[in-house]
Amino acid sequence: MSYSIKEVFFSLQGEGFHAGRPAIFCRFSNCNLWTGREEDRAKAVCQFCDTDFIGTDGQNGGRFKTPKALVTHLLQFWPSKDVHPFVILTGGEPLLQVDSALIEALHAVHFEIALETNGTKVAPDGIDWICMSPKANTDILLTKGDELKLVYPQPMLMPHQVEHLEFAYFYLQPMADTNTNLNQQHTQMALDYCLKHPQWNLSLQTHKFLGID
Ligand SMILES: C[S@@+](CC[C@H](N)C(=O)[O-])C[C@H]1O[C@@H](n2cnc3c(N)ncnc32)[C@H](O)[C@@H]1O
Ligand SMILES: Nc1nc2[nH]cc(C(=O)O)c2c(=O)[nH]1
Ligand code: SF4
Ligand SMILES: [Mg+2]
Repeated sequence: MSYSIKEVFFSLQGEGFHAGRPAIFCRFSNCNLWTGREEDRAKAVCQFCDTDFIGTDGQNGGRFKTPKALVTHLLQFWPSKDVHPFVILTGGEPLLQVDSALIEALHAVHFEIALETNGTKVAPDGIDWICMSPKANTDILLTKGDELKLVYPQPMLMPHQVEHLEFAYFYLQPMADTNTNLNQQHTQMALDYCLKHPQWNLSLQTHKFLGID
């Protein structure tokens, strides 16, 4: 198995439970819910994606032939010898490529591993933190984990439809749009929902207003 990686960067987790925590981001190429091409967006299952995940041409991206080659590449972005490294596997959809061999190779050099996934694939064992972000009109196969982060509003996937799943924390993340008026409306709607339904917490995409990756 080789791995196609769009980009790798060191930043702060911007969203959800670990917001503010330094992490290496490993963005896998490709997704099963959108081709990533603008001309296909309107017919995609997931139409609101804010991410470029096509190809391997991003910062520090590339093709890695073995788990070890990818792990060695990732490790160079961690700035400390004293604090164990933290990686966020994202994409695109990382579970199209993440396998047990990669999880073992990451753990062998003491990585703590977090995952951002759309929940349409099952995850290999051993991932330390699973954040599942369900999408309307998909079959959710990954029904257990640490954090469920629902982009809101999705009229065809309301919070009550996923709030019974086995996750420790539930977040609503306002849907970001290129239209800033809509952004404000979505944030207000998510905030109102959390105040009425306190199982839900608000997740803001803090990296966007901090102006970091
Ligand atoms: C780009 S996705 C990659 C991981 C995986 N494919 C997924 O959807 O969870 C990373 C996170 O960004 C969220 N996201 C994508 N587009 C968004 C948008 N327009 N507004 C808010 N969150 C968004 C996703 O729901 C997910 O939680
Ligand atoms: N800072 C920062 N935090 C993030 N959390 C999830 C992200 C993602 O695209 O998966 C992301 C991202 O792209 N940047
Ligand atoms: S599932 Fe994730 S990566 Fe795929 S299009 Fe949707 S938000 Fe983007
Ligand atoms: Mg992002």
